[in-house]
Amino acid sequence: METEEILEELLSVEVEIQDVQGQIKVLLDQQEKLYERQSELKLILESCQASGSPAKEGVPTAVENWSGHFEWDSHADDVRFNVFGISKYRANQREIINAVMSRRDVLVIMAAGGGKSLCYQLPALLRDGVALVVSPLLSLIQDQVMGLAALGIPAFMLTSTTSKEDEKFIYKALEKGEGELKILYVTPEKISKSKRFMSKLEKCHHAGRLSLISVDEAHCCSQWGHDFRPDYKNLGILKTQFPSVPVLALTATATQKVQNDLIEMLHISKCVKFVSTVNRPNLFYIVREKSSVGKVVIDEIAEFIQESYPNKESGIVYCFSRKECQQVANELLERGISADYYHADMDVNAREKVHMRWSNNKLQVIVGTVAFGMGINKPDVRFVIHHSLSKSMETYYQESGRAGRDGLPSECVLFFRPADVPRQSSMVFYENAGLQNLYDIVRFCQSRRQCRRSAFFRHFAEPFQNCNGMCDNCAYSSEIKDVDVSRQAKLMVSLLQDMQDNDQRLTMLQLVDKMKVKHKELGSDLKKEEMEQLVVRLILDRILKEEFQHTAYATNAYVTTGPLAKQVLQGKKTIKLEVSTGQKNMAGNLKSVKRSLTSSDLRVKLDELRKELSLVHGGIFPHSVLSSEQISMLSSQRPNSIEELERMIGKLKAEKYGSRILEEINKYADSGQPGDAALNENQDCDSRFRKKLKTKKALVVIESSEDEA
Ligand SMILES: Nc1ncnc2c1ncn2[C@@H]1O[C@H](COP(=O)(O)OP(=O)(O)OP(=O)(O)O)[C@@H](O)[C@H]1O
Ligand SMILES: [Mg+2]
Repeated sequence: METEEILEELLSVEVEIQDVQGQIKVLLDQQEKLYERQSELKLILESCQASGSPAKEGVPTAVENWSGHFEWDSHADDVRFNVFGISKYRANQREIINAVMSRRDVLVIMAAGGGKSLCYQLPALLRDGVALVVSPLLSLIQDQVMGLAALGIPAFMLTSTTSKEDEKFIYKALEKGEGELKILYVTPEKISKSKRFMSKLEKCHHAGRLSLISVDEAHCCSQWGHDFRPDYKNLGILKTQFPSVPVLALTATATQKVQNDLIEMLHISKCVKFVSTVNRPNLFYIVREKSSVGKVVIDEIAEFIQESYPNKESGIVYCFSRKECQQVANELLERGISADYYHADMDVNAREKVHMRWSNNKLQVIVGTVAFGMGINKPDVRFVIHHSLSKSMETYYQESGRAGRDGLPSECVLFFRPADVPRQSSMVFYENAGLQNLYDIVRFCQSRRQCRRSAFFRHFAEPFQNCNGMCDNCAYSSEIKDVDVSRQAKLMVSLLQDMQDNDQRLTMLQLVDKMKVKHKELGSDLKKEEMEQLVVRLILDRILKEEFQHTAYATNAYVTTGPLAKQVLQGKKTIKLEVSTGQKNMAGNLKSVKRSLTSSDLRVKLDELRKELSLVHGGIFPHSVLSSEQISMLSSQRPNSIEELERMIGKLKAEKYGSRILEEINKYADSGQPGDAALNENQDCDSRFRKKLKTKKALVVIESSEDEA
């Protein structure tokens, strides 16, 4: 066989392998769906056998109707509103609470900020006895206990930081039922390592006082999950020791594999499963072109924050490296934004301090690496900016998902430039499917037409839902044209081929530099950025591929010819680039949306008031005093009596903070300031935001005419 022939066959085999891999993926997806259906059917069968009725297909709701009426309905409504200050349930909350109250084990998969905590905190108050909550992080536990204390709910934690006095109180409450203890938070280590604790818990159970067990962030059980914690593996003991106590496992993301794992590890094979959508309708997704000049990127980030969030609303900026984190934080600071950094190299105390300042609204922006992850409980994060791209769609979903946990409109902005791809790829190439995952998010970033949301639905294998104009590609009609770059692609491939023939390798940037020289000779008009885009496009299309080499200090990513290179060389493949004609000015467009959303003076006053009250009430979080949603409601409806206030924020908060809130509202009314008219028209901030975006074209016109004026 001639070398040429071998190469020819090798190419077609490689192409065939790619096709087979595609088919395997489809089959795996199909298998996943079948597994899901299998466990559903098993559950239906079990319930039917338990109730003695024949197994009828397609009638699970007849067996378990969790939205019906239950004896605790009115008590639950009373506690929800008057203690938690929550005016209505969000999707699935009521059903989950009903299942727990019916003493069933429950698995809850609900997006970040969906309101999972209420699903165990409310039943904990409705039931007699103590609810045990296992949570993986001290900071998460502290936040929760503090928030509950602010609501007057007797919640405690038993961790390494618990004082001897509190420990004594907790053990007494468990053993003898003395003292007020409704919710007890522990880390998983307590269950697996403290015999003393387990023996007290057993006593509590024997006396019939263990009301429920909740395992928060339950994906930590599974090695397939992203935050595996070895001690979570031992939590199955809870069901074994306390079989009659309902176990509630909660997590924000879990693939079918992780779900199956959790059910097995926690011994909750008969659990009722509630899976909510991954969609976060209040999040607006934007991908922005990232300048190759570092300072320009920071200028743009700073401008975005200052113009869109003049009232110092909280945000996060994610960076690729620790060094970059410090640099970006310092540069934002220089531009007048209160920002600080957070990464794994800092000692625990320093990190905790930054986190606390941010949680208390004393710091506007945290600039973090991925280390700033699980444990962020702040509900009113208005923006998450990615200074560099994440390593996968899953990571991006989680990181961006830290915005808007309170359900109010928030923005997720990702700054993308092709040159960031090799930085990430040289970190992830050795991970299982690392490159594939990275290229998925690169595809997401490169697309200028496809709905950003649809990429999430596809990734999480969920049916498509309407985006409602809540992403840049759906909201802004910018002119995009497909430019045929087959000629340039061919040139690029042959250039690389020549280099390889001479045993030389090029990084992406070197390749682009060399292309620039060639292009000049040919008179091609592709800009440097477009050339970088083309390299990435060709990598995604398998015409080029990345290769990696370790040096003593780093891993270098090189670009070489890929399995389909020949097709380009032979002119059998057309390559097109999506290029915007006429720069679409995102910041400008966003400004016009934001202008209608800027806070009224009363909102600002109430925001200041909640900060003040949070300090007076023992340094609790401002959002524990009043949520952003409650501030919106109060500033639009302006109650003027305690009774009216009670009807809006519940008895507990009205009693605790009512007089000060009314004082502030009256002061404001006396000053003759107008109300928040936009809000009066439509209190649903979220839908207002969407409406504005739907009328984007009109907005853009108004914006430009104002700018001209
Ligand atoms: N029905 C509701 N109406 C309004 N706000 C709610 C409701 N339920 C929960 N919230 C608020 O939403 C925010 C997020 O809730 P929670 O912390 O329970 O989310 P979560 O699902 O546990 O998210 P994560 O996965 O990020 O931990 C909190 O501020 C909470 O008070
Ligand atoms: Mg939670």
